[in-house]
Amino acid sequence: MAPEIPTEQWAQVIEKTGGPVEYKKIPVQKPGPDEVLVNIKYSGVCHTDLHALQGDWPLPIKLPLVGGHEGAGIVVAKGDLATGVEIGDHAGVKWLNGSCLACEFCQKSDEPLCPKPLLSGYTVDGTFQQYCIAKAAHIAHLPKEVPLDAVAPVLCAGITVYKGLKESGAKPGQWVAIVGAGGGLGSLAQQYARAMGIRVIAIDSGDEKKKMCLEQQGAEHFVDFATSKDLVKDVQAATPDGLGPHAVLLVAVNEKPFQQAAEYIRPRGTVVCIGMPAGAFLKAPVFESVVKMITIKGSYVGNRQDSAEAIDFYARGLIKAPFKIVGLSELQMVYDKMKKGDIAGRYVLDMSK
Ligand SMILES: NC(=O)c1ccc[n+]([C@@H]2O[C@H](COP(=O)([O-])OP(=O)(O)OC[C@H]3O[C@@H](n4cnc5c(N)ncnc54)[C@H](O)[C@@H]3O)[C@@H](O)[C@H]2O)c1
Ligand SMILES: [Zn+2]
Ligand SMILES: [Zn+2]
Repeated sequence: MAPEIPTEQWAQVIEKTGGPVEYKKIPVQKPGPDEVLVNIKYSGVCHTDLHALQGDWPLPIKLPLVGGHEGAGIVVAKGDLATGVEIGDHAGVKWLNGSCLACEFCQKSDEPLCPKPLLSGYTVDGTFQQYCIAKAAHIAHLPKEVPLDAVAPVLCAGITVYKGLKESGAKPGQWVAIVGAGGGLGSLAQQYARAMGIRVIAIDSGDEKKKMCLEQQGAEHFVDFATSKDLVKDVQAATPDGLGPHAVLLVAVNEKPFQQAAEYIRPRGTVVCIGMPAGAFLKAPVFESVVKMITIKGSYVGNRQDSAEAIDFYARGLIKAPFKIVGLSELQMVYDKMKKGDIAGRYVLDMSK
């Protein structure tokens, strides 16, 4: 029997950039021919959602906008051309809501680079509503035994850091510095690194995040960026030969660490930029970059195969990251804490409250 779909639902809506978000009832949309309608049960809150609310990226948002792109739920309707998915399936709605599937990048499985992407919670309405539309080709397929609350942060943060670690080229036994380790992406990055056999130096600030990184997430060293007197030296000293980590994953929301990474990276090492602080620039000394033969690159979410792999790591019980559940109605409170850098791990919204 097909599930009953209401005509109205609760959502958090951005009417103008800068916010605040408005918790209100809006109509439930119908999926197009190649789309599905997912009854979102839980959605993670990513720092990207805060960038959208603040309008601080050089990419305009849809207005009014329903944010959110870490939504986990159940497929309740689908269009006639939506293949490979059935009503009742558990599914995730990711940042990449859809892509053209025909351009050079889509054909080479680099679909995040598609010039005509649909971005959940940015250029199309996202997961901070009870019923969300996504292209059938791009939804994440979730095994039914995976809990929908805990897997929600994997749908952006997990996929992104897993892809970033692959892009870093770090091998089992080598070291990665995770910069912004106490946040949503950073906490998952430590778990993926550990599952991949890569050793972790966590960089962030405060006792709560330090304890979480060292005692729960698997970091072997923690460097506090706010209290360290010489961060470059401290990071290098954390590796046994003092030559620094083989890779750096930058998931911080400030510009400064993007300028520092080239100084402590090991020769031949790779710096992977993932965080996107507003208006920030990369800067690296040319002399050291040359004589250390370092690589600096960007990494942007993941393709459908990366997504499936990241979810599979989670489904096999290899990934545990801290999250706190609050109601959808409390989203503004989450943003206020996020702005202050006060969140260790992730907040996940329960769509029923
Ligand atoms: N490239 C991608 O595909 C992609 C995907 C998702 C998110 N992002 C971006 O990644 C960033 C992080 O997202 P999040 O949800 O994890 O944010 P978050 O707010 O949960 O975590 C950010 C962390 O950075 C830390 N930090 C701030 N300044 C620092 C410094 N100088 N050194 C070290 N750590 C510092 C904060 O204390 C915080 O713990 C955002 O800019 C987001 O938009 C990028
Ligand atoms: Zn995200
Ligand atoms: Zn494309």
